[in-house]
This record gives sequence, C-alpha cells and structure tokens, in this order.
Amino acid sequence: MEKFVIEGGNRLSGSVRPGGSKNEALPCLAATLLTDEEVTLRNVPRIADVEIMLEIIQDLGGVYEWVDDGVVKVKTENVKSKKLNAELCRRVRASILFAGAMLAREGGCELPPPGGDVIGRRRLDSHFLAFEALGATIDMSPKGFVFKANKLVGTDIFMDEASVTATENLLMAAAVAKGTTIVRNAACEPHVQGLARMLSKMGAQIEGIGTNTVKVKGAKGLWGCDHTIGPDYLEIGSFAGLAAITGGELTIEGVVPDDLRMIRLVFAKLGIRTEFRGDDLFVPGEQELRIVDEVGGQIPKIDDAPWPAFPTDLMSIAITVATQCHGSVLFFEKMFEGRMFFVDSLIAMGARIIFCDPHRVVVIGPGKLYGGTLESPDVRAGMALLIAALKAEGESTIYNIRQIDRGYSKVDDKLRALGAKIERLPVD
Ligand SMILES: CC(=O)N[C@H]1[C@@H](OP(=O)(O)OP(=O)(O)OC[C@H]2O[C@@H](n3ccc(=O)[nH]c3=O)[C@H](O)[C@@H]2O)O[C@H](CO)[C@@H](O)[C@@H]1O
Ligand SMILES: C=C(OP(=O)(O)O)C(=O)O
Repeated sequence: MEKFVIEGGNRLSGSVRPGGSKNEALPCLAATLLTDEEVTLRNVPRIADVEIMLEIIQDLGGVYEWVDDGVVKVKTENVKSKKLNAELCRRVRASILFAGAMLAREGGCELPPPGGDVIGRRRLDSHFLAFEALGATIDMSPKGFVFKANKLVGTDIFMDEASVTATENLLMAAAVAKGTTIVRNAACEPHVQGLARMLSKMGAQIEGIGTNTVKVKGAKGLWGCDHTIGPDYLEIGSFAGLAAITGGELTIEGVVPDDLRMIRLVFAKLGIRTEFRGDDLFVPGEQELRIVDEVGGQIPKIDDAPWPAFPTDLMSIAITVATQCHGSVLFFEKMFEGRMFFVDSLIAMGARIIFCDPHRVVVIGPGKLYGGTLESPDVRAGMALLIAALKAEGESTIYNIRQIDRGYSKVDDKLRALGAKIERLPVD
C-alpha cells in the first residue's frame, strides 16, 4: 500500500504527453479473444486495470508479452477455460467486457460479478437485454452470471440506455453474429469508437462509428490486427484543470481536438482558456478564473450525460477547479449517485461548496485550500483531490492511491516533471 505526500502551492508548467485511454484499452484487450491470431495493441497505458485484464486473458489460456513501451502483443489461440477467475474479476469493472468476447469466441462463459469504482449503483441490465436480443441466455446467481448462446443472430436492437460497456459488449458479440445487427441508442464515446475501429480492422463491417446508430455485419471469423489506443481525453482534461488552477502554462501533447469540444466549452464556463497548437492543447499561464454567468446574470449549471455531452468522469475534476474560480456554479451529476460525496474532503480543505443532495452541489469560489489528510474514494475523485492538494497551501497526504493508479499511469513522475513536490511512500 502506498500514499502520496504533496507540498502544495507550486505553479505546474511545461509539457506533458497523456497516456493511452484506459477506457479504450480495456475493451480492446477483451476483443483480443475474438481471434486466434496475434493482436498488437499500441499506446496501452501501464495501469493496474490493464495488468488485471491481461492476467484474466492469461488465466483463460491466452499469452501476452510487452514488447516495447506501451506495446503489448496478445494471442489467444489456446483458450482452455470458459470460467473467469473470480479474484481477478472482482478487481476490475471492465471484466464484464469478457461476456461479449467469450460469447463470440466460445459461445458463453461463467463470469463472476465485476468490481470497479464505488460511485453508485452500476446496473448491468443493458448488457443482458442486448445479449438476449442476439439469442443468448443468462443465468444469475450470487456467484455471478452464466452466459450461453448456441448461435448469435444479428437483429435490430434499441438499447434501454446508452451504456458504454454494454455497447462495447454488443459490438463484440455482433462482430461474429450471423447477419446484421443494428444498435440504436448506442453509446459513442471516443473509447467506443476506438473499439469499433479495432473490430473493423479485424474484419467486422461496421457503419456509423461515432454516432448513436451503429450497423455491424458479422464476420465468419476475425483476423489479428495492429491497433493504436487513442490519447486519454480524461487525463487531458485533468491536466488542463490542474494547470489552470495552479496558474501554470502547460502544453498537452498529441491530443485529438474533436474529442475535446464539449470539455473546452465547459472549462470556458469556468473561465479557462485553452487553444490548439497543431495537435497540442495549450493552456496559457496565470489565467484569471471567473465563472461566466448565463444570459441575464443567471448562475450557470454544469451537468453530464452520454457523449457528446460533458463526461461524468470529468465532473470531480471540474468541481475541484471551480473551487478556485470567482463566482457560483451548480454541478448536476445525472449519471451516478455516489460520485459527489468526495466534496466533503474539498470542504474540509476550505472549499466553499453547498452539498444539495447526492446529485447536486453548488460551488461558490474562490475558497482558499489548505492541505490535509485525504483518501481517494474512486479514480476520478482521487485525481481531483490530488489536484486540490497540489493547489493547497501546506502538506497533504493522500491514501488509497491505487485508485488513482488505476486510471493514470506514472502520474507522480509526470507531475514532478511539471514542478510538483510529490512523493510516493509506503503506508507504515
Ligand atoms: C470501463 C469504462 O469504460 N468505464 C466507463 C463506462 O462505465 P459503464 O459502462 O459501467 O457505465 P454506463 O455507460 O453503463 O453507465 C454509467 C451510469 O450512467 C447511467 N446512464 C447511462 C446512460 C444513459 O443514457 N443514462 C444514464 O443515466 C447508468 O445508469 C449508470 O449509472 O462509462 C461510464 C459513463 O461514461 C464511465 O463513468 C466509466 O468510466
Ligand atoms: C468509473 C471509472 O472506471 P470503471 O468503469 O473502470 O470503474 C472511470 O474511469 O472513471
């Protein structure tokens, strides 16, 4: 077990290159099971969730090798089991993605309940409805789920909600189903698009990538491929917020500008200016952060929703940044009911926040932040508290940093390179 000890108050400046997207790497790893052939994935972040997904693949009989920085080769020619390892699955939410991959590959699997962030109820109904529509059956017990399908047959499916991992599961199963599957009300986040591009390279015919209606023509067999994971827009948003509140001038290298449209719009509401310089995102230094009132002087509202709306995974970061802006803003978290509780820690550090209910907080800034003893409740709130600690006056200690490591590779090294005083120490 490790902790971060941070001396706050430094302006963080320089250049940083974001890691590959966690939420794209995880489904792409599951998708390696769709073929006997070798798959090469590049720009894969070396984070705990990725290592666990690889261990699950190995436990099923697959082999993998890290051949270069961020480059992993996976071959699943000899899958020898349909039963997934309970201990490993419990440690990662994305283990649910093996359901679609194993239905496609082996006609089913036994899957223990997935783990992941405790940020509210995480329903799986959309996954099950989608699989059933393709002809699969699901038996549930406290030990987990048994998925079975003699044959997957494509059909026209209207998802009950635009669930990210349910859409990814459905795309994997549809890639080998007989005939054509039309997925309506599909999630279309950049990581869903990334998986769909990988499946296309493997031989599935997919139309509508990036929209909420995706058409998949199943293939008889899929090939190996070479796929590069896109830069993590959640890490990019986190670093942009960090630079803005510490007053630093930051260049974030190698971004996908189109993925940042809504994020930049929302950050602009907090008074944060950013600009593109080629493929880099530039955050100017010493910005005066002032929340922009809505027409008529009304208090603005920032809420989340499925893509292309503002991502729920950046709400904690945006709330933390808002604590250092002049003005008032309402945050309305519509997707998870447990994601806002971390604001108690911000309040203890000095932030001026009204906790209205589990879905809404009003931030009235700025409130000077002071260092404290903190605990990461989930990956994004953990990063948000790290950002608050880097801004705060005095020393902070953050526990449970494995949550932060789950989503941000070598975050302390990257922060030190920008001028942060941060140490990773064992917990006594
Ligand atoms: C490994 C991975 O990729 N995890 C991401 C994935 O999780 P995951 O795929 O588990 O999340 P889902 O998209 O299924 O749903 C997230 C939450 O939003 C709610 N919901 C969803 C769709 C909708 O139209 N309306 C609605 O209210 C769901 O009920 C649920 O409470 O997507 C989430 C939402 O972007 C992200 O927070 C997670 O980081
Ligand atoms: C909630 C998240 O991850 P997971 O779905 O893997 O728990 C996240 O990335 O913010």
